[in-house]
Amino acid sequence: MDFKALPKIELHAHLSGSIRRETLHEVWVRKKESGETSLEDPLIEMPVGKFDYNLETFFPLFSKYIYALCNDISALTYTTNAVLADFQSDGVVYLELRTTPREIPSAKITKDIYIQTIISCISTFNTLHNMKVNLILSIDRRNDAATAISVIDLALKYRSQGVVGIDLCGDPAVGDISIFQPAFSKAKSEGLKITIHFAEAVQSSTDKELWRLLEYCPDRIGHVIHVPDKVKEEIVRRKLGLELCLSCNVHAKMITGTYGDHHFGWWKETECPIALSTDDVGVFGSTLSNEYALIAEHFGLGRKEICELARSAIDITFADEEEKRRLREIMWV
Ligand SMILES: CNc1ncnc2c1ncn2[C@@H]1O[C@H](COP(=O)(O)O)[C@@H](O)[C@H]1O
Repeated sequence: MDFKALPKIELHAHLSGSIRRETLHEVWVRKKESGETSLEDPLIEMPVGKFDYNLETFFPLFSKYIYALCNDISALTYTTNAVLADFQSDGVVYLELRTTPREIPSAKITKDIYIQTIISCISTFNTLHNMKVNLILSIDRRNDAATAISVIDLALKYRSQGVVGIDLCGDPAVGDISIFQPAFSKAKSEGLKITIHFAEAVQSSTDKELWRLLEYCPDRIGHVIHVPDKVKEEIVRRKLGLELCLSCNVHAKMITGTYGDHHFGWWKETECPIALSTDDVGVFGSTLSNEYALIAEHFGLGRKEICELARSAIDITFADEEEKRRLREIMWV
């Protein structure tokens, strides 16, 4: 089966984590030539073929390196356009990209300007290409309650320009998610869609945290790894949409074992729709077409089941009905 040609939906992709290291290298070369950076070459910092980032080494990669390189309008625009082009050339037909609003004082970039820059790339892309893109804004677990509310306000401000929902992400080892109740309550009452990183690591999988997150009424949940039985029952009862990321979980050793041991095998027997997703293709190196190939190989899925899996993401997109209709027409049966 040609997994690249298979029309696919990507619902869990972090913008900064989706930038290929070759793209980062191109940004670095330009900055190096103009004396704007003293950072190490991305191809040395993140050697080609190195994907074994774990949760301890993964998060600092952003705060200490990628953000320091993607720190002006030109780098943001260049890398965002490259990420969009990469997903399109992999056969993605609908993408929900997510990003954490970030201010960059050294370049006089406010969170507003950051979002406007990304939205401008997306809207130009949407007019020119078949792949349609919407944006999700992320709250980072390290944020305080006021920052979380400001993410909701930004999402509302830019809703008419393609912001469709809110995400909760960031290092699962840090933060107290109970402080985000007012933010999620506001998002919900304003009709924004909600997706949440859920039971991603043992530390973030206490009963207390998971039941609290379910109280925020997410429309989808991501990763869904260390889930106690009672919580699983509730997820299945709600038929929540699941964003499952195979290679990321294997490379980062977030699961025990390897591809065939992934919890995809358990969830696929439930009525929860699944959106197979890449998470951070720039870091973990596995494109969405490769994720489908891995699933087919390790779970013995044939063409019909793979097409059904790809289509099962349609109903859990945060897209409008017109876009869902388009997807039902173009996605393989
Ligand atoms: C293991 N998977 C993951 N779990 C939790 N959070 C993740 C993540 N992968 C990425 N991020 C979150 O996304 C940010 C980078 O993209 P943006 O700057 O927002 O575009 C990271 O800093 C982290 O907070």
